[in-house]
Amino acid sequence: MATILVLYHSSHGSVEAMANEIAETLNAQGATVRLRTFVQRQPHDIVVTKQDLIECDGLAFGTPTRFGMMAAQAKTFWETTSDVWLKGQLIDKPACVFSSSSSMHGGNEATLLNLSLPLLHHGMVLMGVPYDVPELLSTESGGTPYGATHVAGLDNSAQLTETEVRICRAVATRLYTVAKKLL
Ligand SMILES: Cc1cc2nc3c(=O)[nH]c(=O)nc-3n(C[C@H](O)[C@H](O)[C@H](O)COP(=O)(O)O)c2cc1C
Repeated sequence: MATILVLYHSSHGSVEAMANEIAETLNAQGATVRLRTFVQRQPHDIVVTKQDLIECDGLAFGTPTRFGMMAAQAKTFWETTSDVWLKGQLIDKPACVFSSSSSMHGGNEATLLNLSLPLLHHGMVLMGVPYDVPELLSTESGGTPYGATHVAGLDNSAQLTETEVRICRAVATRLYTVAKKLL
């Protein structure tokens, strides 16, 4: 059994909905899941510690798209992890990234690449979404080869589509499969 850290920030609930889909898929497959946020926004939030990173066997990391980049709350946390980086404690752990944006072409792919950068610096094994996930070709909203995305609309009212949910489930399944192989 592998421990997967699902680590996210969400202000309006879209990234949280994606994190919950990923966590539920992992739970259903028998993973030990740690669902963590960067800051305490809601009573049920559990704020991440560096120990969560060190102890996980795989990471799913998501934030909203903020001007084509990760949310500041996440960047602030990653900037506290240089001791973990110096010790190489995340090297060879598999990881994937996910994001939500207001608009379809508003920079969510750029954000996924931005989310990937600290993970690559830490030596993690970055995983995208392969094209054997058929929804990648049929989606009319979120879903990219760099990771799962959701298009929330200007008022954040759009729920995850069935296609977006399936892509979240596919990345969670792939992450857990690879994490177990790398144990
Ligand atoms: C400061 C700020 C910057 C944003 N930048 C973008 C952007 O570049 N492109 C975009 O499509 N949406 C942008 N948004 C909208 C969020 O990405 C969008 O509302 C997202 O779905 C929120 O996710 P959440 O519900 O998990 O908070 C921005 C929102 C804020 C507050």
